[in-house]
Amino acid sequence: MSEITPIPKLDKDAPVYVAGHNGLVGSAIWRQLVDKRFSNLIGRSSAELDLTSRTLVFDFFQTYTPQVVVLAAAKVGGILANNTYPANFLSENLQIQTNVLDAAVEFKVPKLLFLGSSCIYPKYAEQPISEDSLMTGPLEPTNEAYALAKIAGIVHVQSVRRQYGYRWISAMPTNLYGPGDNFSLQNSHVLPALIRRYENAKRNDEPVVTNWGSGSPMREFLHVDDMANACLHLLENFDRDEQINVGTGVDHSIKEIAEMVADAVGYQGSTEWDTTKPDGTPRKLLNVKTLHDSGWKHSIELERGIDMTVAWFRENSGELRT
Ligand SMILES: NC(=O)C1=CN([C@@H]2O[C@H](COP(=O)(O)OP(=O)(O)OC[C@H]3O[C@@H](n4cnc5c(N)ncnc54)[C@H](OP(=O)(O)O)[C@@H]3O)[C@@H](O)[C@H]2O)C=CC1
Ligand SMILES: C[C@H]1O[C@H](OP(=O)(O)OP(=O)(O)OC[C@H]2O[C@@H](n3cnc4c(=O)[nH]c(N)nc43)[C@H](O)[C@@H]2O)[C@@H](O)[C@@H](O)C1=O
Repeated sequence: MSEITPIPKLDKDAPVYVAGHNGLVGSAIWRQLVDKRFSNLIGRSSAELDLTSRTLVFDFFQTYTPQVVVLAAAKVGGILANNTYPANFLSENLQIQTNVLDAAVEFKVPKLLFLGSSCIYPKYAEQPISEDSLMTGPLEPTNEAYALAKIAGIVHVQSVRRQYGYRWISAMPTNLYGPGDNFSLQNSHVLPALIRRYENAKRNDEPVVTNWGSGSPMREFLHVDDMANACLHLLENFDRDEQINVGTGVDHSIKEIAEMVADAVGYQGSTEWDTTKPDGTPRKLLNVKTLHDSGWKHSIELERGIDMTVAWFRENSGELRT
């Protein structure tokens, strides 16, 4: 494993392709690149460029020859979506990442960031989970298919580094939330689902809200603006074969999260738990020592991040992704 070494700053006039620039993470990265005055940003919606099409992806890379690629396009969803559509999560993610990484090799992209997820680690990994826990035990069944696609992505990036010497890297975010998230009640992650559910219950004077599972699982949350900031930091400050964890190092039970959201929206009713819905992994707190050692730490604490996201939801609830 190579050491963390200073690496060249990103060229602000070079073509930078953000795959998935309309999504939660991609849009946050795009906003920060615009703020930092990157002048040559390239983004395509899935309708404009379906990344599962190898031919379209190779044509796109040949035409635009990006010098930096951030791969934030993926099939993404919460616990129920992952558990219900595992074949889609495996197949679409393998296709998207294989096409983009292969095209990036073919057209000699020197710098690329691949995004995975904390669910790549074993279900019962020692907590907090360090990077070297990868592939040391069985995965959580509700997201095994998605996790295996992401693990293949990590190994793909490592293989390109070994075979071609490009300074590609992989980052593994914890659970993310923030503006532009998917607030679908069925397919989203827990935080956007809770914001929508408690806000609807408050608006409609409903006396009881019912959430999924037992409420006892522990989860760690990072605001997507912090995530985007970490991605840009890592592109300029991290250059190792091994994937790097991106999180806060702090977690809470889902029950605590539900109380925080209820408080943030001002809901006064009671909460029940539907234990026919899956809990998923009991805990997946990331060890963020490597990240902190690289010189980056989050700045948006969870209570403030939830308040910001509730405000965003209220302003944008007419135009939500579902
Ligand atoms: N959200 C989270 O809590 C976490 C996310 N991650 C990772 O971060 C990355 C980004 O996730 P996030 O932003 O939340 O996901 P989103 O669902 O918000 O965004 C994903 C984006 O991918 C694009 N996309 C999906 N399929 C295709 C396709 N076939 N062709 C082209 N584009 C496609 C979509 O484009 P369009 O909108 O144009 O359809 C969408 O904007 C993923 O790799 C995910 O695994 C990791 C850990 C946690
Ligand atoms: C980012 C991550 O996201 C997924 O894994 P997860 O962490 O289990 O994510 P989740 O946000 O969906 O659930 C967290 C917890 O919250 C509980 N919960 C309560 N009420 C609701 C609810 O209304 N919706 C949801 N989704 N969960 C709820 C739920 O039962 C669970 O105990 C995978 O896609 C995985 O692949 C991945 O990478």
